[in-house]
Amino acid sequence: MTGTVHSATDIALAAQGVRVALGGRPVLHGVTAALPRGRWTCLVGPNGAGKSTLLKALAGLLPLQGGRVELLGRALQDWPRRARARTVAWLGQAEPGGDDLTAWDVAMLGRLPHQPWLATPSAADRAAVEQALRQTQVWDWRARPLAQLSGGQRQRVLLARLLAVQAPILLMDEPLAHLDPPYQADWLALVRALIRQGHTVVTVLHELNLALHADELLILDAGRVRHHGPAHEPATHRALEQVFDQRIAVRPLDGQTAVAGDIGARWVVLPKVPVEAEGGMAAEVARAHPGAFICKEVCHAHRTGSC
Ligand SMILES: Nc1ncnc2c1ncn2[C@@H]1O[C@H](COP(=O)(O)OP(=O)(O)OP(=O)(O)O)[C@@H](O)[C@H]1O
Repeated sequence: MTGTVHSATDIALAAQGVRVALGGRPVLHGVTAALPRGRWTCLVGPNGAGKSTLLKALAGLLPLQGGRVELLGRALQDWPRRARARTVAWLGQAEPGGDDLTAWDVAMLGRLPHQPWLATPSAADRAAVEQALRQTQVWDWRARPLAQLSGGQRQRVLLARLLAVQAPILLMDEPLAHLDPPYQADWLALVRALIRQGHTVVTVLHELNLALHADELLILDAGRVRHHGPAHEPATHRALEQVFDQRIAVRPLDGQTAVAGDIGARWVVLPKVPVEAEGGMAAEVARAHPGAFICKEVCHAHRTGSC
């Protein structure tokens, strides 16, 4: 594993030898990682690598079998619950429930850590909720129950709940679920804006072409950290290829970095390179983008040496 050097005060969240078991089976085998403040770190790796489990452990949502998690230099369990809830906002994967609540009410749940017990929402709470619903473009449906929203609309309401917390640290597990490409682009712009404002963002993303927009990648495999480094560094790209058994490739394309492989081609330009696309899309892509590298397994042009 390689690492980026930070001083302790730069660290938003730190895992030190974190071990977690689920259903009696060890899942995280002593994970150590320091996630810097004011940066976007993306957890990536193959299915079952332990990404969601680590994100939950960082959020204090799972009991640890060993090791510890520190939030801003202080052990997680030493934080008063409400102070912690104001500091770290959480968006889980495919969160169930809340179907009868309106979008407004769901977003208002994000304000609970700020509200005295049984208090009615303050003007500041209402302003934070309105801002969050507008940021995620669900303001017009604020009176609609969650059950009457599509998967993508619902996901944007949950994102609004996360933003309404106004926490300095935001953790998101698969935040792009159900979002169509324009809203994925909006989400990316939102994250970059949050980073510019000094927030820390930690995500789990399967879409590697979006993950490459992060500041840092924490690459997991089989419950262990395989690499931690800047998303733009070639060493990080090689580590990424390695954990996916070389079935993907990370290469420059049109002045950006793109992942090609049977997980899908560059998301902005290329929808998907069809298998056995003889004389078809793969070959056209290779001609149009000489810098493009299309996965060996899906690119006929590559196999025939014309890619
Ligand atoms: N409730 C559970 N009981 C037992 N094992 C579990 C449970 N939840 C997850 N696991 C196992 O823990 C491992 C890590 O799961 P986790 O969801 O953290 O992986 P992930 O990297 O997020 O995967 P994915 O990319 O598929 O979402 C997997 O092998 C999974 O089968």
